[in-house]
Amino acid sequence: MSTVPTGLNLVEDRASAAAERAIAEFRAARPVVLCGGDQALVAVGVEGLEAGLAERLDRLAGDPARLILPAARLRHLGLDRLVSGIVALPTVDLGRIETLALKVDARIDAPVGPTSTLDDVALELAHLALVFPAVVAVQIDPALASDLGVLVVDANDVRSFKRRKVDDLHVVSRAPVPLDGAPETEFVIFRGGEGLRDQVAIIIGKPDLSGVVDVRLHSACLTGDLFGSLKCDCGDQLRNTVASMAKGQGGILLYLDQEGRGNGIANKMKAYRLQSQGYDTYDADEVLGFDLDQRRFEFAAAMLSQLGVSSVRLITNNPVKIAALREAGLTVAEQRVLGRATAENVRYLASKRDRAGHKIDFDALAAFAAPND
Ligand SMILES: Nc1nc2c(ncn2[C@@H]2O[C@H](COP(=O)(O)OP(=O)(O)OP(=O)(O)O)[C@@H](O)[C@H]2O)c(=O)[nH]1
Ligand SMILES: [Zn+2]
Repeated sequence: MSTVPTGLNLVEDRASAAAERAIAEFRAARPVVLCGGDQALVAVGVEGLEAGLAERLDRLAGDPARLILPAARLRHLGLDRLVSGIVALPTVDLGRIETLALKVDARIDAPVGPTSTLDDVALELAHLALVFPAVVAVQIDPALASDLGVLVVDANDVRSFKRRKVDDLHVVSRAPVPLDGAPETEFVIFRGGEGLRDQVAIIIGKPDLSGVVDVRLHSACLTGDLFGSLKCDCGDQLRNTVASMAKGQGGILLYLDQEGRGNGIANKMKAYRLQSQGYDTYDADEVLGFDLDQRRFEFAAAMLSQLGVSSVRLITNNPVKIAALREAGLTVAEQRVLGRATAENVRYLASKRDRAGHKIDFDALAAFAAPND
């Protein structure tokens, strides 16, 4: 039988491994213990909280448990607030938690305190795990952390996770995939970056990578890209971009795992449900506790750099994408993207223009839809 040398650890990047395990636990609705300094916090997403766990957390709580809520949710509850906060939970009362975290017509019912670093890391974990952004937490004696049967993780490993993922980004495979209307296309698959899956660069035609390359950063939209949802313009933008790159000098489309502006498909559907009750796209997200846009694009810039691109003509109406690539050191010229205006998406497009500064030109959209009129 072989023996294990003292100190041998088969996982090289222990910090990333710890964060990825914590993300998996949170997604599976199980609590984790976050440790930092001389503090420890048991944290669980509100979606994962059922009566049995609530009762066990109650038995654990020396200090009162707390509900950690993001700034957007606190604003919806009636506070003028730009940072996250905590509400004390004298008992882990599922009804009250559901009201404060999820109900549309709820109002704040108790004082809101400042979050600790560990509280903010717990919210970051919910964000990374693409679960609902509200967390129930109980402060515990760090000496007890390993006795609870849950994963114990260093909060710093979670906090630095996104940065490390960008540094880790690497190509795992690539192959030609001829597309309808763009027969000379190659898919290049990257692992790392944001999101929970792989990121995809689609190289259309043979762009001159040493010159100015036509590039689109396209955030995943299952409903629009694949099923032609009328609620947004994503599917049309995707296909129009591929077609125009194939007809022109070629280009690169980055298909990014950022469904629902980075909130995940489940939270996007919660937002769509609110939109069907009258909220616009940003207000619906705010009711749920999300700020205007959760996406970051540093890893998209890193993908382009790894492909050898340093100068782009960025096909977008979104000023944040332009700023992010410039910030990352790329030279960026701008090109507007056209989708399709429908009765169902016109409010969505107007909100993007009026509230997030997207450069959407309705006259150009109309002319594009009916070129012969
Ligand atoms: N949260 C939320 N996400 C939405 C909604 N409608 C569409 N999305 C998501 O919004 C994102 C749109 O991404 P992009 O196509 O890259 O577009 P953009 O940021 O609007 O910028 P452009 O480059 O100008 O198209 C996708 O991730 C969609 O899934 C919505 O109502 N709520
Ligand atoms: Zn869409």
